[in-house]
Amino acid sequence: MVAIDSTTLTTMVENKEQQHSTKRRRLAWDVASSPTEQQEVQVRKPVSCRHVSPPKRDDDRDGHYTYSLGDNLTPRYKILSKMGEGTFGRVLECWDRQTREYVAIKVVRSIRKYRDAAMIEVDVLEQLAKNSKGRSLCVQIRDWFDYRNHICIVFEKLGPSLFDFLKRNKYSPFPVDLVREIGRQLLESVAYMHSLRLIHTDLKPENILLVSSDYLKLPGYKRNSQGEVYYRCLPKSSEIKLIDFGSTAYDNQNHSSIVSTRHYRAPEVILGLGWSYPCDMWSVGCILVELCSGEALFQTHENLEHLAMMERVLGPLPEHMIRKANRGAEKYFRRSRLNWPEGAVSRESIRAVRKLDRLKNMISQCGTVGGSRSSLVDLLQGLLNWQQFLAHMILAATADESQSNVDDMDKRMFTAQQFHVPGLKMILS
Ligand SMILES: Nc1ncnc2c1ncn2[C@@H]1O[C@H](COP(=O)(O)OP(=O)(O)OP(=O)(O)O)[C@@H](O)[C@H]1O
Repeated sequence: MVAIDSTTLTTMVENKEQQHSTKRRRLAWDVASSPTEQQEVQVRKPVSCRHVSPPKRDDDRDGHYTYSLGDNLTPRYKILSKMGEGTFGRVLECWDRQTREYVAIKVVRSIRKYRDAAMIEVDVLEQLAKNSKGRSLCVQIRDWFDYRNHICIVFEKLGPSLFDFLKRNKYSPFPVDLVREIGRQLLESVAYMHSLRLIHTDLKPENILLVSSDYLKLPGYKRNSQGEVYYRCLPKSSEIKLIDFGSTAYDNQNHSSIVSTRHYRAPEVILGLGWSYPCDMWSVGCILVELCSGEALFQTHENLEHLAMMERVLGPLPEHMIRKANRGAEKYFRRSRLNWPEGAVSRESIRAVRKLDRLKNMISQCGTVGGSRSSLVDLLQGLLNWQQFLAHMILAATADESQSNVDDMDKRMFTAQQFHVPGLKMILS
């Protein structure tokens, strides 16, 4: 396992926010036009003889690989289109001449920290594949190689992300039955990762892909100003898979202080309490609310406002969490309560917080009825639960007597047996 220090990981998370080992043998396909390159290419003659690599071009200033559509990426793959871009690199749709199928190749930026993170991703992907017994809710890795100083990870090709789908639909909500189906798979995939002691840490609609791109076009209720009916699209299949394991962490490894993309970040991360598996559950809660409403639950870029939004939706932060806040987060509190609205940076910020409603009311407005509403609210309240983190700490401390970060008062207030996600059973059944 390639170890990335926690400062580097924190910087990578911060970079993302601005935008919205075992050493492995590396397959050097086309490194710096060296004699080795010629030998490598010749070894793979069956696909290489006609499909030569383009002349080597400079990377762009962010270290992204420069390509033209139709280029070969090694003699084996032909570049067809760009499917996406993230902090780590670009994802290209390619034709695999050897297996005769379309694949998605993540071409990672030629910058050391991203190359290192990509190797962690490869390790995680291989572990996920090894343990999945064929059926996986996580994207499958087909291969990886090092090409002109870019780590390239070859994946099965999937459909659009849930974020792309929402965006294309002008952010209209998904039907609750579809949210339920997606929620079930999401929880199953996260449970699978956790069973391998892996924490995804970057769950968000951009990192959940529909397996198929097929969709149905249905007339919506709304009309535009010309009286024309808006059409809304629905995925034909609800099947999803998780992607982007570049920030995945092992439970027992040193954790960077900041993880997750802002909107999906758990309170314990903001408060500097340390984090573990529950940070994924929190993100799942935020995602499911977003799918029900069409909009990100906590649309913020700032810690105090974020905490104020959480309190507005979920009720006051428990005192024991406030007490444990780290140095950096102490400034958000006055006399053991959130310094809000006094500490707000603007009137707009106060308005943005006030616009939010209690979780239960938000879900009622999402077209849910009767039993399905109350079980969805139960589930979401279990996922977006201040106490999840504490419950995890108590369980960990119970397993390890030497751990002293949970005091007796916490234990009295909250026993592990009390912790449950009532709706989880319903959604998984
Ligand atoms: N297997 C795949 N099939 C289809 N599209 C994909 C696939 N993998 C990734 N993509 C597309 O590429 C985008 C970027 O992928 P990914 O999240 O892995 O990159 P990243 O650089 O790690 O992103 P981030 O900045 O979120 O860490 C995705 O949001 C998705 O649109």
